[in-house]
Amino acid sequence: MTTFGSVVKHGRGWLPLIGFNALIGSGVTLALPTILGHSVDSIVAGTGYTQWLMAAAGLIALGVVASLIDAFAGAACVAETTAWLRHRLVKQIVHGGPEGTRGFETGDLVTRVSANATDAAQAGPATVTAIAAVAPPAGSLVLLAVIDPWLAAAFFGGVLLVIAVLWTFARRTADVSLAYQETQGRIASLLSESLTGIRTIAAAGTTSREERRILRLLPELHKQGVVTWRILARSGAQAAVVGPLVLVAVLAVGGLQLVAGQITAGELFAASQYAVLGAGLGNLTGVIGEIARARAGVHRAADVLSTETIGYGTLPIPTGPGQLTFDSVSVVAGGNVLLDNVTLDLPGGATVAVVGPTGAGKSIFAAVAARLRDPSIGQVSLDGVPLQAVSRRALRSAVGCAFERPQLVGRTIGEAIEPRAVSPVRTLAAARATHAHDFVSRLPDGYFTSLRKAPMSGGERQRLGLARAWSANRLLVLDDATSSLDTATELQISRTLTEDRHHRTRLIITHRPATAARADLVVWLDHGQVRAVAQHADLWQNSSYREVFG
Ligand SMILES: Nc1ncnc2c1ncn2[C@@H]1O[C@H](COP(=O)(O)OP(=O)(O)OP(=O)(O)O)[C@@H](O)[C@H]1O
Repeated sequence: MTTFGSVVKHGRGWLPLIGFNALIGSGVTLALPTILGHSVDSIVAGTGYTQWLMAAAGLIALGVVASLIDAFAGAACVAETTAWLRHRLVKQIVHGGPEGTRGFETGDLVTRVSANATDAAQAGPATVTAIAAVAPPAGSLVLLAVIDPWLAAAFFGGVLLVIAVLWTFARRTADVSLAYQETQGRIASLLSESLTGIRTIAAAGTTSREERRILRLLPELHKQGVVTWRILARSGAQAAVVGPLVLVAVLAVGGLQLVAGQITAGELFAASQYAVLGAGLGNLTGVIGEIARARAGVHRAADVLSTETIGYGTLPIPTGPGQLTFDSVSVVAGGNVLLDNVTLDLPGGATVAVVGPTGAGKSIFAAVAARLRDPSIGQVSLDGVPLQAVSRRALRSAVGCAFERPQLVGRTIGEAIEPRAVSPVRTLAAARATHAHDFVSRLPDGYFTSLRKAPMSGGERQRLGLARAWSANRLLVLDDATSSLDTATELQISRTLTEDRHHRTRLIITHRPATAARADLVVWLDHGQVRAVAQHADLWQNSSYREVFG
């Protein structure tokens, strides 16, 4: 579990250095009044004071060096912790598969991984700095008690008031920091949503409305920013009033004790300096604000890190024809039954078309067959092995998926087809089989053309998506993956699929009757249930089946 404590703990390599230097700084701050007090007494007594002034100069130099090392170690700790947190977040998001972070908007996720991770990484240095900042006032209390117990009592009373101010500040600022980060995430989500649909927005001529929609949360962000500054200003003002009170109380008591002959003038001077340190606690608002932002960042990272990831087994898939078995499979999401008790045994090596009206559950069926998501109940097996028991490597080399709108990944066209670039021969074979080779070879750099710079139609993208899935040797799942192809190309690919020499099972989600007609078997889905499993020609006798194709 990711908590504030675990993020602090991660920076433990740097924290001792930060703490040590902060303590040196505190020690210098504590020692300086005493040294200066002695200088005053020496000057008043007319004795040698040079050594005291030299000691003061040495202490100041030590304080400067300590603060430089502290700044360097703090920055290094934040950078390292941010990188660690980002690695974990990205791993979780990617390993969660399509279902893992479904509840998060894309822009919000990006904000959590980018800006909020840096906020969270301040946890360690800010905590150590806060603890170290408490040391001088605590030391002041002890040293004042050594000079005179009444001075310590006056100091303690004043410091309690400063602590009350800081406590209220910490409580108020925590909520508003989280709200601020959440609003930032929502603005980023609206922007990423618009980028996804930018073509539709341009076509509909709603760009101004879209601009307003994205920025409509800005006033909220502004309000949260203003609240933050107000809390900071109010607490700062309170601390500014309460802080000098500590000094006044200590000076008043110290004056009385000096008159009573209980303390010396030098001791009164030192006491006044210690009182200033107590009043200085009020300056902690900055570091408390950092802790509040870090807490909010950790909270938002923990939300992501607590999502589910797909676990894999260790088994290989034994040699077999690609027999796919659904055993009482149900998928329930958001209180809806998306697949309802599906039991099927699809013969290995067959071409199986999955048909049904819109929303029938075809894509859910495909996702479960390819283990892009797990069933809520029941299990899916390939050649007798439950998919959940199979290792990731075995599963992904046995099962390939292609989608209606493939997201191509990689630097070049070649990498988009075969990410590991194991064999150019295999890349070429996949591209030829899916009719991608023709248009790829027309590109200026062929398979080495940058993916970002290659202009592609929907059908060309689909061909690359198909080519990427092609190398799977046991099961090929095509979810509407040829819907943008012209009829002639679709027919050619369909033939290749049917005549495929690999003896793998092909599961083709389709809305086209011609594709269903060419399949060995059709699974007819309706409302998440299997309505029939038969050949297209037989099902065609049923008018409800014909209606599926309009
Ligand atoms: N994660 C989810 N949570 C809740 N409902 C979901 C989820 N995923 C899909 N659904 C719903 O499940 C139903 C089946 O979706 P699915 O995408 O499988 O339909 P489909 O048969 O492929 O439709 P189409 O032919 O239009 O692509 C739909 O009503 C969809 O809204």
